[in-house]
Amino acid sequence: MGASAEASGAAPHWPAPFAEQPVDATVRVPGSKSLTNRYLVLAALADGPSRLRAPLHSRDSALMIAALRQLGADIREVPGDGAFGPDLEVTPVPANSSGDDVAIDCGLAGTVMRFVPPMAALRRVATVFDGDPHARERPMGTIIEALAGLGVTVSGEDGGMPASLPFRVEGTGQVRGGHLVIDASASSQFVSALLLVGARFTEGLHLEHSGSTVPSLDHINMTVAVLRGAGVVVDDSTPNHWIVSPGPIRAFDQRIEQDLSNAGPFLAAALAAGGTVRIPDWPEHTTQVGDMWRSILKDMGAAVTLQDGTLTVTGGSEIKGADFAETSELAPTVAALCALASGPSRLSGIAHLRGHETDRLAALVTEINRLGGDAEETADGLIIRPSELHGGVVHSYADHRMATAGAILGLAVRGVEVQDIATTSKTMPDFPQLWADMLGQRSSAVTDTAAPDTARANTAGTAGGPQH
Ligand SMILES: O=C(O)C1=C[C@@H](OP(=O)(O)O)[C@@H](O)[C@H](O)C1
Ligand SMILES: C=C(OP(=O)(O)O)C(=O)O
Repeated sequence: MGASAEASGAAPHWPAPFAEQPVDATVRVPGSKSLTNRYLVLAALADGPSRLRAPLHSRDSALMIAALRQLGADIREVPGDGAFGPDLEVTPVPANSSGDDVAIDCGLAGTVMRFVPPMAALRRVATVFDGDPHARERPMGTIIEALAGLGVTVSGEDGGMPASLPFRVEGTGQVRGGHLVIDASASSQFVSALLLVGARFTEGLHLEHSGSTVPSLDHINMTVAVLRGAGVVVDDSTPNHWIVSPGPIRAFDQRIEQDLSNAGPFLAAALAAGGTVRIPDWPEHTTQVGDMWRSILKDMGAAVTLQDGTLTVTGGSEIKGADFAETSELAPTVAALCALASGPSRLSGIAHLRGHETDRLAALVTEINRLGGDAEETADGLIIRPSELHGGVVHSYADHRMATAGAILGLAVRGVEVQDIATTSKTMPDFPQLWADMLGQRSSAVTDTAAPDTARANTAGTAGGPQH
């Protein structure tokens, strides 16, 4: 395994476990990245100390914590009851604060590179932002133009107006706010970033989107919900307009839901390997896009129930192809399942995935086809047709969701290796262990009957289905 990787000094490829038997597991996943980083931002802007219970501890949350500390927030780990690490206590950034110029590393975290620059404008010092090599490719122009529109000077390395990282924000201490028109068609995070800080602008913020569709609307709704939870008045009654009234952001004590998007690969295992996966503590009401798993996996042939707070997914006799619109950050996981399906699938409304951790549409087509699949890019998504898959190396492009997509494929196809599995640490550092634990949990009852093993034989030869 991974001989050439070892020779070059890179970490060896991760041999994706093949499911010799159906899975039968109860899985818990760490806290939501999107909720953790929103609550961290709000806590840093709030009117007193706040506490996050059972937050995510991963690269993206560590980058956010480091960024907020650079802005002057005091963030401490305190013992909590979460299974994945301590709670966090946050003392906010002092209002109108000054100090030395600071540099912030955004890594590859969209939430850090989009949410933190508008906060830096509220300090009376300069803040320089940069990130991983690919972070410089991610769309940032809208945030930079928005800051300029709000009267904040942003300059690139050559002193001119930049279109991407790296750049320098000259904090003005106060931002007047008011009506601001942006084009958020490349990322919902542009809207979320400005809404999160809008209550701290002197006149609040009337944000208007003008352009083609805003993607990932669920994530904007999440932002509006967390703001309202902290006492901020937000009017989102007119499509493409968000009005945030000026006022304090109330300090809070908040438990973070588990990451339902990251629950996806584990739930998908019930289809890829056959068998059953249960996730306890599935929220009854949530703003997380990952709640869509309930309908997505049903459409793909699984039996899905939510009872007494536990989501249970049982794979059917085949994985069905289907059409899915606007799957947002769930798309790589959905695409992996589509590559194992017995019929064709179309994913649409995800053109903006080209600006994610990598160009996800290109990456998914390349990696699925590398294993013998039949995937094709469209203007706004993917078409994936049935095809018999074989083993090979799935490249992860520093993208946690490409790495977990490789793991899903590996359950059903012998000889899959994932290059740079460690990149899952962006949002789920324990992924390899959690995956091994899930596969180690098979009960003898399920192993003995092994029904999906034989049932899947129908699809294996013709459709790239699980090759047991
Ligand atoms: O605000 C957020 O927490 C996120 C918004 C979405 O971004 P895009 O709108 O760029 O897809 C999503 O894909 C990302 O994983 C997290
Ligand atoms: C797009 C994603 O991340 P980011 O927050 O870096 O945009 C993602 O996690 O799928």
